[in-house]
Amino acid sequence: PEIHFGSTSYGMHIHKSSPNTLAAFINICVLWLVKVCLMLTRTHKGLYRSIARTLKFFQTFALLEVRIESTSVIVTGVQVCSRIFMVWFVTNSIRQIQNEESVILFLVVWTMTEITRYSYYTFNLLHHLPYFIKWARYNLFIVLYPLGVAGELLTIYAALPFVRRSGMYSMRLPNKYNVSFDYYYCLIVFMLSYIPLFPQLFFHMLRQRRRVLHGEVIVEKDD
Ligand SMILES: CCCCCCCCCCCCC[C@@H](O)CC(=O)SCCNC(=O)CCNC(=O)[C@H](O)C(C)(C)COP(=O)(O)OP(=O)(O)OC[C@H]1O[C@@H](n2cnc3c(N)ncnc32)[C@H](O)[C@@H]1OP(=O)(O)O
Repeated sequence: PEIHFGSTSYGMHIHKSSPNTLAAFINICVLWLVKVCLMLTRTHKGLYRSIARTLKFFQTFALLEVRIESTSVIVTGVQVCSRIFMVWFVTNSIRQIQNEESVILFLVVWTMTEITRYSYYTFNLLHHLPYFIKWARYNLFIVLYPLGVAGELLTIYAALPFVRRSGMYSMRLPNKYNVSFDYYYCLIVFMLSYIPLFPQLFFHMLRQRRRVLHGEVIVEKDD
């Protein structure tokens, strides 16, 4: 049912904002779980396994956000694909690195970011956006983005010896496809791709920041 206050229909806005509200709420629960586990166990060992299912669900379904009407399909696509790669092809596939401190680092940073981001979307849709949420959305990334990248790169670096030793996801010649693939070097290429791609994401957020906080008119290159 749509609730009408004057000419404004809140029903549609509540309907559209509810997935964001749910996403923000679940991320808050994940962050709370991380905090409680750290307090009770005084260690982060096993923490990844306790939130792995929620993490995989959330990061995979973020693909639904790579929409044509997004500010920049390429930026959103790179952001979502990199996290899906991290979740499924690094932390989920290589159990030996799941208790690395770098995993907890990027998990906490991702979760803090998603709480801010989905809260921003929710209140933005309801046309009642508190300034502190807008400020957090377009300022926290200045610190969280580098921290998250550090956590991701340190995790991949920690995984390299295990990948080298196990030869996982790799194909050696000769084989019936006559194709060779080495996952070890694939991870190294993935790490190197941060050099050209991360600045694109970071500067995109800085442009968004100027647009939202300072009213600058920004036209994205791939629009
Ligand atoms: C398979 C291998 C791939 C190889 C890739 C290799 C990649 C290597 C480099 C990648 C480095 C990534 C590192 C990264 O993972 C580290 C971290 O994330 S650490 C944590 C800090 N991160 C952040 O703060 C970034 C968070 N992410 C974002 O903000 C977005 O994903 C981003 C696309 C980056 C930017 O968002 P932007 O606002 O520009 O676009 P949006 O799509 O969010 O919004 C555009 C407009 O649409 C509205 N919108 C979007 N989604 C929703 C929604 N769910 N509900 C309602 N409205 C939505 C949004 O409000 C915007 O509207 P408006 O313009 O009016 O504000």
